[in-house]
Amino acid sequence: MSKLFRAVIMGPPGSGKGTISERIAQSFGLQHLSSGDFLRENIAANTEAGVLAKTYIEKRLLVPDHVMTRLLLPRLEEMTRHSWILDGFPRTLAQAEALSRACELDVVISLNIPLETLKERLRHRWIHPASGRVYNLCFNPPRMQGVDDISGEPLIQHEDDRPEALVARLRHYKDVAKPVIDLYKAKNILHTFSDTDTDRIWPHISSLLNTKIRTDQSSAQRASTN
Ligand SMILES: Nc1ccn([C@H]2C[C@H](O)[C@@H](COP(=O)(O)OP(=O)(O)OP(=O)(O)O)O2)c(=O)n1
Ligand SMILES: Nc1nc2c(ncn2[C@@H]2O[C@H](COP(=O)(O)OP(=O)(O)O)[C@@H](O)[C@H]2O)c(=O)[nH]1
Repeated sequence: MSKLFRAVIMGPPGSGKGTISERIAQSFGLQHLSSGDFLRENIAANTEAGVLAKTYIEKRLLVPDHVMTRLLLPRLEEMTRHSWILDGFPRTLAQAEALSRACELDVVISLNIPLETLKERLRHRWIHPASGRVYNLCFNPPRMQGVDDISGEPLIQHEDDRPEALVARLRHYKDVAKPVIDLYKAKNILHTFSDTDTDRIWPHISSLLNTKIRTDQSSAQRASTN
């Protein structure tokens, strides 16, 4: 069996983590694990962690590390047969350290997108809250304005996506992410991509993953034939 591949994608709100993770899932067969989706599922199912997480999200606070790790790590431990890309976790150094204890990452992708671009994207971001599906009126519009393509239900915009809220969110992201980025840099697994367009970043990410996944698979094959 080929070696399993573990990747993390990081970046500020609106940097394209969800969009790029979906492309990676489709092109490379990795499972896209979104911490936002896990949270929404747990909130909908009224699990203990979900009920707790909801109290923070409603106040627009980040969910504490122990709640996030309690929620995420068991799910990752179940994924013993799948390669995955994790989006939205870890956000803090404590989460990154907990993840390091649970598994070894192959690649961390960090997206570095100019503030003006983030503002513009989030102004046009519409989501389907039940599924977490994300649209953008310019980049990937829904077939019918204001309506989810699959369920036909209405789309909403996040209060947090207003340009005025973004500057504070971004400052917070930078403070919290810096030690996480430094940790992955020190481990030599960090790959940073800077551009204004997902379509220009994508070929670089695709060729990085092509190299990494192929190299890993051929060394796993060599190991199994030796
Ligand atoms: N490690 C994490 C991941 C998420 N959340 C919270 C922040 C959001 O309020 C909510 C939903 O997460 P999403 O990643 O879906 O949120 P967004 O789509 O808004 O993410 P981003 O801010 O990166 O665009 O969960 C958290 O506290 N800690
Ligand atoms: N205009 C434009 N919008 C993009 C691009 N890439 C992603 N988006 C949109 O920007 C918004 C933020 O992307 P998303 O993947 O949700 O980012 P995340 O918050 O990091 O997960 C969404 O509405 C996307 O559809 C791009 O290259 N150009």
